[in-house]
Amino acid sequence: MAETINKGRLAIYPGLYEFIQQQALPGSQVDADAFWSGFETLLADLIPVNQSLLAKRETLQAQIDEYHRQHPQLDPAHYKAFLQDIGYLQPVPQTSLISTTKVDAEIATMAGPQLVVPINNARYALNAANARWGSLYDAAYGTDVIDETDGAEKGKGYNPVRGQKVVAWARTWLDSIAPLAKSSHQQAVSYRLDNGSLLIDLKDGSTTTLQDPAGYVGYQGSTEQPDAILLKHHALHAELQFDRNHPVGKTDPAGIKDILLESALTTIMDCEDSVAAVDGEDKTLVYQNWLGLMQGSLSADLEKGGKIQRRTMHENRRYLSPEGQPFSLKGRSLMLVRNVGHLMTNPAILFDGEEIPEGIMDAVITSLIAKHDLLGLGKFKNSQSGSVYIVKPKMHGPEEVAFTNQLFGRVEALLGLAANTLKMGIMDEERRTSVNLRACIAAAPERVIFINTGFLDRTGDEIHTSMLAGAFAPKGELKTLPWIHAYERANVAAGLVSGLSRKAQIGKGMWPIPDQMANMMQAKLGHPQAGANTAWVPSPTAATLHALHYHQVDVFAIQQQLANEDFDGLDTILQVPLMAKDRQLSADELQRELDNNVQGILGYVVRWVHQGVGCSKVPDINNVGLMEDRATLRISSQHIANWLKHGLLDAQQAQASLAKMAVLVDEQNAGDPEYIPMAPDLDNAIAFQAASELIFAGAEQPSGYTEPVLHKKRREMKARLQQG
Ligand SMILES: CC(=O)SCCNC(=O)CCNC(=O)[C@H](O)C(C)(C)COP(=O)(O)OP(=O)(O)OC[C@H]1O[C@@H](n2cnc3c(N)ncnc32)[C@H](O)[C@@H]1OP(=O)(O)O
Ligand SMILES: O=CC(=O)O
Ligand SMILES: [Mg+2]
Repeated sequence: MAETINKGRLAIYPGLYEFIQQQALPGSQVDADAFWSGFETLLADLIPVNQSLLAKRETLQAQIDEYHRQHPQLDPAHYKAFLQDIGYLQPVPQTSLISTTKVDAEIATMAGPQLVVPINNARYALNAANARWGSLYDAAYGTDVIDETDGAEKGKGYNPVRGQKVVAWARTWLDSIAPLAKSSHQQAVSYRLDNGSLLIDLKDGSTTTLQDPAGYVGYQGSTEQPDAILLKHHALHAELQFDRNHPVGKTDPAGIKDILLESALTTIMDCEDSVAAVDGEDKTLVYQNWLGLMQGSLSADLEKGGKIQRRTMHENRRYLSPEGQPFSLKGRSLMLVRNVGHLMTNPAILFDGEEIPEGIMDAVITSLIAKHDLLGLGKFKNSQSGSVYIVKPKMHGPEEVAFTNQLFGRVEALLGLAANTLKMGIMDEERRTSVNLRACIAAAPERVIFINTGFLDRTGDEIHTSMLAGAFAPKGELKTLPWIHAYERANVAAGLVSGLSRKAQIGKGMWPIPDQMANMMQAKLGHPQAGANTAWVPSPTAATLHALHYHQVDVFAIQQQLANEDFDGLDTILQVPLMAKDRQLSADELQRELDNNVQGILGYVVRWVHQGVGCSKVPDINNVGLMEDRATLRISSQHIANWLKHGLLDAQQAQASLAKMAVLVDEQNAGDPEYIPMAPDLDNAIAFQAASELIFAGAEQPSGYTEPVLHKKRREMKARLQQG
């Protein structure tokens, strides 16, 4: 490590120190000396609390392990009583409602997609910030939402047959959100404005208007021949864009060239599951990008079609109201930042020579940076309400939420922010949080701006917590078993009974198959239908398509219907998804499951460890590209560890699979000039070692997390690369 900058008991990575001194502190109205000495005091007070919470996790896990050793047959009532006895299950608070204030509409009163993006990838992060608006035509044309039958193949150039299918599909959708008083948008030949009303001329020569005139809210250009018409439905906007000279517009009877949809209402700028940031250098990039986003100054140069383009954050969109008054709509997604959880430490800053908890560092530095937005120092305003939205992952139960609440209070005091400026998104992705969710919400009632479920980490923790209870069902089946449905439903019920509706988000998890948009359209409709006012998507295209679901479903009406549902689902959540006792998997099935998991692990880990890429699309055994991140890695590694533990697999088999799949993964990456292969010297390949450790020492990893091994091995790789 380069010579650190010493400040009291702190030793800071020089690049990070320089960034904070020269970019983050100036303008923030925080005195530099006060910042460093206050940071030191905060660490002195909170590091021991953080450590004791982690020790409690270990104690509880050891008690649960011992319980399973003593009780190979699970008696549900006895098991539940045991969890109560050890304090894993805590009492449910009576009538505790959140009282969070100053929450932006995108979170509180609107329903729409939430995009997640690795913050250290500026090109993607900018794309995500701009994904507030997305082209419906592009999203449909470029994905399997529109089938390729009857001459509608995607092909290389523009295929007018496919284009026609997209246009017809989009017109049908328009009929559903903005029906005409008579006939259909399919029959429209022109859209124009007259005396504050939208008129639509039809093919038969007649003129009609919208069934609900309130659906028309603005326009651009002239009233006779508008360039754009703005519609509003379920609080979401859609912009019809007209250009009769455009290749698409000139073939459209009404001259529509595209429909722009309000898509990613919110975006999570992720410092966690999708990011590889292991030291001062990496963390500095993370924080630099966050500052660039908060100041509106981030840019990235990229090459498209042989040309270099500069990507920056989009301006607001300007319109005239039906009465001709100018107004604008936000051009960018409302940004949240996901800090890391309580587990990891990072060498970017040392306290008395020891790495500080990375979650504390993230809270302090991302909040300092967000102060630039609060003070209006940037080109744009992120939060109109004066809040900073921090997503806190992987917390175990109410005490850990209370700790985050305490930490945020201390950060506010350090940075001179009003109490409760820092808001908290609670990720319901660890089992101890799910089974105590209402108590978790009650531990931070003035800060909570979301709870959400996610299949991924939650499944990893499910396996790890009950590692000794028996062999788990095959990975693909875990999401079909009762526990997960109860967990999902209980999350919504807990959110509603805690008063989140119209104050905060009740969210659903990630769609992890980025290229299967038709399947996503089927699956994710279930999210708003279940009462969720947001759900995660992996890309801007997915955001635009998922936005259609919030037009289809009136989430807030559903939340009202579900408001009095008394469902805790606890007994079902506690049903460990083990393989049925009489189930015999064939040797072939076992091998396939193993190979599939190993391929995913290696495909992800090799890019993480060798190249520092924290989120990748990795083909599974059927060649379907899956979004892989730390959480999916946690599932795969814990799953193999569980089957090894219970003798469904042996170490030799796992070794053989690793060796075979490493060669395959190298081949899959052959087209990437930056790729550093693992074969032939596998034992010397650091990524291969990491994957092996994640599997063979998987059962011993804290909560089954992947970060400790990933970070250690990435640092080793960086050192090797530096030595040349
Ligand atoms: C368990 C959890 O924590 S889930 C949350 C963590 N996961 C995530 O954040 C997933 C975010 N998504 C991603 O990182 C990516 O979509 C991946 C890795 C899954 C796939 O990436 P790629 O293979 O590069 O995707 P693909 O080639 O299909 O598309 C690339 C284009 O889409 C854009 N894109 C893809 N994902 C995103 C995103 N999340 N945000 C913004 N833009 C994106 C890229 O900017 C790029 O467009 P550009 O060339 O104009 O810059
Ligand atoms: O962070 C999300 C998850 O599913 O895990
Ligand atoms: Mg997660």
